[in-house]
Amino acid sequence: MRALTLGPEGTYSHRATRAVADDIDFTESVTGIVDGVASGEYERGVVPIENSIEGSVTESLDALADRNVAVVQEIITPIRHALMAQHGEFDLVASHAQALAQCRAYLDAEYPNATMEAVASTARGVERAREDDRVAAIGHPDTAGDDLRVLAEDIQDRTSNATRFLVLAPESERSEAGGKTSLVVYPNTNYPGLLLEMLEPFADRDINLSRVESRPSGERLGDYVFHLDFAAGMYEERAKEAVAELEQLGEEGWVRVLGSYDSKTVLY
Ligand SMILES: O=C(O)C(=O)C[C@]1(C(=O)O)C=C[C@@H](O)C=C1
Repeated sequence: MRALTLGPEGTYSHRATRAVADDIDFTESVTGIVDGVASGEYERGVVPIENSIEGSVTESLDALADRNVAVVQEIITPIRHALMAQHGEFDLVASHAQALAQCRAYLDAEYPNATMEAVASTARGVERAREDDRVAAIGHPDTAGDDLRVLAEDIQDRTSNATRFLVLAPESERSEAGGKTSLVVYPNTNYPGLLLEMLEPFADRDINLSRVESRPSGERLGDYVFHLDFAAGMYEERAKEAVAELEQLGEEGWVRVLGSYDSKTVLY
């Protein structure tokens, strides 16, 4: 199975991808991963979607809203960050923006004068630290190798730090099987009670919504695309009915079912 994920080698996305593929290529853009699958070049793509401390990976949500791919699995993995550098004297900390944010309290307390630099991935930050002895990186401790010292481990602001990744496949592999389903909804209208009407089809059928996220549509201010996840598979009659009701609401817009899938927790 040939898969594309966020690189270079050693990212948390890479670790999650190892659970579904052994032939793994890298790109430094999440949108590029979705494109790689939508174009048919890759059989699988793995993108980070949400973190328990810092919330949505908005670039992933936006890329899923306007490209045709299927979600075929969810991977949840604990995230335990280490601070790595050539030595303890550094001026700058380089990492993925999500990782920097997940360690904000630690960095403020321990390194209040250090500059933060957001780079494309945690592994890219590690490469920066390897090249420059004034730079420290935040990432998985295994990426330190022989050149960097692990100065501190478990520096995330909460012990229960976890990230959710989605495994993407070409649209033709969209499945109705699984305990969870993801949808993207663009109502293209706005009136009092619209959000309530969007959620009622699920409440009426006892379907638990596990996530509701709004993202700007980009069309006009105050206009949104909604990402909904619910705990039922599209093979279930109640899920089919709820989605059909939702489709009627948004006659001016659209509803895209990304697929039903199961969840896997990966420890490393
Ligand atoms: O930079 C990486 O290592 C990634 O795989 C990206 C990413 C993210 O986008 O959330 C994945 C997991 C962690 O939450 C930190 C960064």
